[in-house]
Amino acid sequence: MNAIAQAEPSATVAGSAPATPIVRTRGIHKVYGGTVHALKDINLEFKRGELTSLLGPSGCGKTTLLKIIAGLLEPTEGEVEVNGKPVTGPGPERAFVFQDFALMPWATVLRNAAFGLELQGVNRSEREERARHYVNEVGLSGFEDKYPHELSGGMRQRVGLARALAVDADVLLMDEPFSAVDEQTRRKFQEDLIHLRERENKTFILVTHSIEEAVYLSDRIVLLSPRPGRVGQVIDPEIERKGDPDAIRRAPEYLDLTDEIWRGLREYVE
Ligand SMILES: Nc1ncnc2c1ncn2[C@@H]1O[C@H](COP(=O)(O)OP(=O)(O)OP(=O)(O)O)[C@@H](O)[C@H]1O
Repeated sequence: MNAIAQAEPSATVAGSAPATPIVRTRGIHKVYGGTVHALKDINLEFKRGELTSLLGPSGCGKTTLLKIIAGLLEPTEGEVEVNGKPVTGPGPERAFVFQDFALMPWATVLRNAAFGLELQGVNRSEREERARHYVNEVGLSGFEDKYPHELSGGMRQRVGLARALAVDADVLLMDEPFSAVDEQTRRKFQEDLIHLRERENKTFILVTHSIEEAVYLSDRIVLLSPRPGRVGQVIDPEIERKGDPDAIRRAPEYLDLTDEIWRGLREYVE
């Protein structure tokens, strides 16, 4: 059974494992330019070590919420706390993986992966060692000296992820991390992300348009309503992910939940 909680977002969802919240949003509102009310009263808790997807119709404020959590954007009202401290801007405990990967075209994979550490002033040998470890971790071993133009979209995306992992942030914020790659790459990367998350014990918050992806990957799905984005539902998919990835996609609980979410979202697009 999947636990679906109706719009009591700060409440702990029934059936979820007890874990400490690492990120909290309290009463977040965002109004752009005094007129566009993008987010309304977002109260959420993100537990340490969990992967949460932000899902909802186009324009409901998913990216806005992610950027507010990242400290890249200020809320109009409300606040974000990370490890109990209010967020006033970007911080080392959060790493943002950009949709367009934000790689430097003139730098090698290794240097791109080490870039966050370079910004932090970590010395060259240490940052290269750490970057090498994460380039390997994301499956790019042997590509350290290549340049972004020599890589496929999926590989570039992995470099972006290696960069975020290398700074050893507690929270990885990913804006549609799989949107720019083909279906096969997307599936493979989703599988790899599940394994990576198990190994690294990081907290992932990702924005997605894909119901299937959210159900496949997430410990928790936050469904946002159309603008102004509010928390419509918090869903806790209880999917056993240890087995064959293709079997998971055929499992009745996976199919039932994707269908249930679609039925909920469908009214927004009709
Ligand atoms: N800088 C901005 N100035 C004015 N309005 C903005 C700005 N950024 C976003 N918006 C508006 O705020 C709303 C939420 O945008 P946001 O990009 O957060 O939504 P989203 O759910 O991520 O959308 P999508 O799924 O299409 O990527 C949209 O209506 C968008 O047009």
